[in-house]
Amino acid sequence: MPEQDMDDIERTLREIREGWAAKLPQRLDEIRLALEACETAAERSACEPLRALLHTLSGSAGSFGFAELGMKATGLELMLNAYLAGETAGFQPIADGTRQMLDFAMRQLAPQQMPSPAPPQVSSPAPQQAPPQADTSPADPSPPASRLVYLVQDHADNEVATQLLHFGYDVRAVDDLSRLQGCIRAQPPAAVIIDLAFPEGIMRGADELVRIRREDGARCASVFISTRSNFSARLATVRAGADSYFAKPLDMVALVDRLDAMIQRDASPAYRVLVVDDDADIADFHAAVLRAAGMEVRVLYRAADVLDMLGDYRPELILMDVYMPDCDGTELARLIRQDDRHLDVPIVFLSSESDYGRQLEAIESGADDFLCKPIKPAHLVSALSSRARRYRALRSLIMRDSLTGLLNHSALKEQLARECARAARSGTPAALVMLDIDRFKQINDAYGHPVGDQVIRALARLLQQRLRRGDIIGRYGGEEFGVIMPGTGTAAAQKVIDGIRESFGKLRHHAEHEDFGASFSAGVSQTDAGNADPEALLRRADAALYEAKRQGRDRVILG
Ligand SMILES: Nc1nc2c(ncn2[C@@H]2O[C@H](COP(=O)(O)OP(=O)(O)OP(=O)(O)O)[C@@H](O)[C@H]2O)c(=O)[nH]1
Repeated sequence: MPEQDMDDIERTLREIREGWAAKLPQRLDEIRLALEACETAAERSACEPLRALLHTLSGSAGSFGFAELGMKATGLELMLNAYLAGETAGFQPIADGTRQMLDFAMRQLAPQQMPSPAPPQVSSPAPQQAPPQADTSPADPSPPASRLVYLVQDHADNEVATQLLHFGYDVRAVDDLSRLQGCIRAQPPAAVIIDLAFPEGIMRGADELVRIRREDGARCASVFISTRSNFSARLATVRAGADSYFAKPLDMVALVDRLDAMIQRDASPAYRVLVVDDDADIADFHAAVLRAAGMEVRVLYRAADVLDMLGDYRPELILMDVYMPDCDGTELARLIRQDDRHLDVPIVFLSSESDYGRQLEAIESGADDFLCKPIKPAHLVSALSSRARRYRALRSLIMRDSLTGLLNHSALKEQLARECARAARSGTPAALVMLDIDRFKQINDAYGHPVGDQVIRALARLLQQRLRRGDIIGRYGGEEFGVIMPGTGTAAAQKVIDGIRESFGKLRHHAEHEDFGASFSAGVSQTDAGNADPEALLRRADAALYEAKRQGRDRVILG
């Protein structure tokens, strides 16, 4: 996370802390008044406000740096609970001895010195970490360009460069090995793709990278390519700090997969967390801590708003309080689990409840974990990010197609229904594109099924590279793909898909004895003001795709 953002978060945390401390005298006055009401009460229920106030204080004080106050409030709450539990045969006003104990404890609640608001140690969970930076030379510390790749070979290989360009990389050929160091110093790339053998020696590429690293003191993300694949050649590249090794002829899709992974162009988006807590101070505080760790957080102070929020926001974790005035946390967990769509989202309780039996009860209501307040920010972040990470991995297995990593048929249809509903609500259009690789049966028949699979993966990669982050891409079946483009009309969608069609036509695929090209056809439809029915949208895009095939293939037709 950039330093500027971190400063903002720390300022927010400090402000929340100071705001809470400023309200402390008022909270203590409320507790005193509630205690007085308790002392003269004729009904057990008259003690509930005191119990609620003590519970809130015991849950929040520790988080804001008043650990001792929090513990005293907890002690007082337990004392009151024990007193109320003992009064079974009709309520008696608080007896003298108990009152004195409560009075004594109340005096102990006097505000302490405000502790210095040390910023919490917040660690970033893995998916939000900044991509590793490539080298910067001592002479020129300009940052690496995110798509810049140096292709270092002693002979110009336009084919590899062209293929990489189609996959969205900015490729610069370096045909003289002695120029590589200067190029890296002038503009550090995202990665270097380098031949192992040069006229000067069969391991010269590896030797040169070692030399550059020794002189400039930093490592460059690198992929070696070579016609040789023996142990000593590969070992030389490992010693040169290579990230990967590809034997020629190059499998371009695998190379692009590896480049993407190396430079984290598809860095995972932030985990989406929903915080539900009626205590606004503590909810905002936890939200700020999680945001500082790079998570996306929404906060609800009222349990009643949860269902609306779940549909739209689709959190990957819900962090909730157990005791809330309008709805108990355990009730809320049961209510969320009633809906099949939310059966698997992790629910984590965060409460000052110290009774183990009641913690287990809360878990039985459908929650996954129970954390105790106050909790150190770093512990909160680590407990939640590991849960969210596992949830995301499991969801991915359920929703993604194993060959391409794109959404599978049912996940794509689910997204289509969601985007249609959103388009209808917002009045902005959404486009649907159905694409189908042309004469794919012939490709399979001529070159075999595994080569056909490579062609499918190449198109999947190209779509991922060229479409916007907010576009939704799925493998609808076999050699057919679906793309949902929110906020886009048919004309704009056609233009984008037509550009991808042209690039796809220029890709070369490797079979055992020859290279070959392929094409696809596509049909585009769009939601109308009064019609955002997903099935109708699919029918129109399918009809347009059929028309594209009928007109001779390798084209994009509007439905
Ligand atoms: N390699 C591979 N082939 C698949 C996969 N799924 C479906 N296929 C094949 O894709 C071919 C699709 O053929 P058709 O539906 O006849 O269409 P086409 O040959 O692409 O012809 P047009 O769509 O009319 O251009 C069939 O032979 C399927 O067996 C897959 O995952 N991998």
